[in-house]
Amino acid sequence: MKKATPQVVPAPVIEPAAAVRVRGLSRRFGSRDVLQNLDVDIVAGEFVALLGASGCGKSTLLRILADLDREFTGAVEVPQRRAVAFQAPRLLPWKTVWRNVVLGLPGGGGRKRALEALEEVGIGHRAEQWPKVLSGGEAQRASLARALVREPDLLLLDEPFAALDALTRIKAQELVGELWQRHGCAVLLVTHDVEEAVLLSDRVLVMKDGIIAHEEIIDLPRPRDVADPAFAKIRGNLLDWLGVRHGTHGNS
Ligand SMILES: Nc1ncnc2c1ncn2[C@@H]1O[C@H](COP(=O)(O)OP(=O)(O)OP(=O)(O)O)[C@@H](O)[C@H]1O
Repeated sequence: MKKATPQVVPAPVIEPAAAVRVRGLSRRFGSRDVLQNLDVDIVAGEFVALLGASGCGKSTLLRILADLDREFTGAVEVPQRRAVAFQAPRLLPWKTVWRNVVLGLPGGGGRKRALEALEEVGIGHRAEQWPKVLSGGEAQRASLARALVREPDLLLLDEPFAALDALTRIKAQELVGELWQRHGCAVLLVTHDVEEAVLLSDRVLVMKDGIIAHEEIIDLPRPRDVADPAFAKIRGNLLDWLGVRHGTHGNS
């Protein structure tokens, strides 16, 4: 029998695993449609930033993904393991830092696990202290540690750096970038800061009129350089989408 000629068979196109799949999502408050038939996908391990004018519905979307709001219509698929960190660290003042980190953890979290997470975010030495002695940056790190011990497949961050001073903010941004690379979870970062979005993410979404009006793939090598002309071009484009004219302070 004739021997079959070996053939190179093209591999089927493998769709990357989805971490978030949202279809036709709508949310109304009173007579106002904040989300209007919105679709969004996030791939496993992807870092996505969400920009948009104040009040456009970014936090509303994030809260729905976090299962903190169920008054919506549409289809929302998210991984079981997810964690949220907000602008305010939301630590319970009557529990020590490490107890805050493992609070509500399914299966009862241990001190060792909390310590590891606190070490990872650089505040292991604060484990036994009360939240009130932490600086703003430290409290935010504790909040990140609390999210990380949950080993999330999806990390939802709602303006986690907004209340920090400029230097602390840069360090916290670097930390989030490192944690993301180490843990490999998908991240959705709600932010007002276009530069932060371009520095950290694989893709930036711009929300407008209740939908994702624009998406920008950030195909720049990491670590990113704000002085890179390609960075500046993407930043300018996003500012245009946000209605902030390039090089001016006026609104278009
Ligand atoms: N629980 C609620 N009850 C009534 N209205 C709400 C509620 N939550 C949000 N809204 C309204 O929905 C709209 C979107 O709010 P949301 O907080 O999602 O916006 P945002 O884009 O995150 O804003 P910001 O950037 O200022 O944080 C706003 O007009 C807000 O007033």
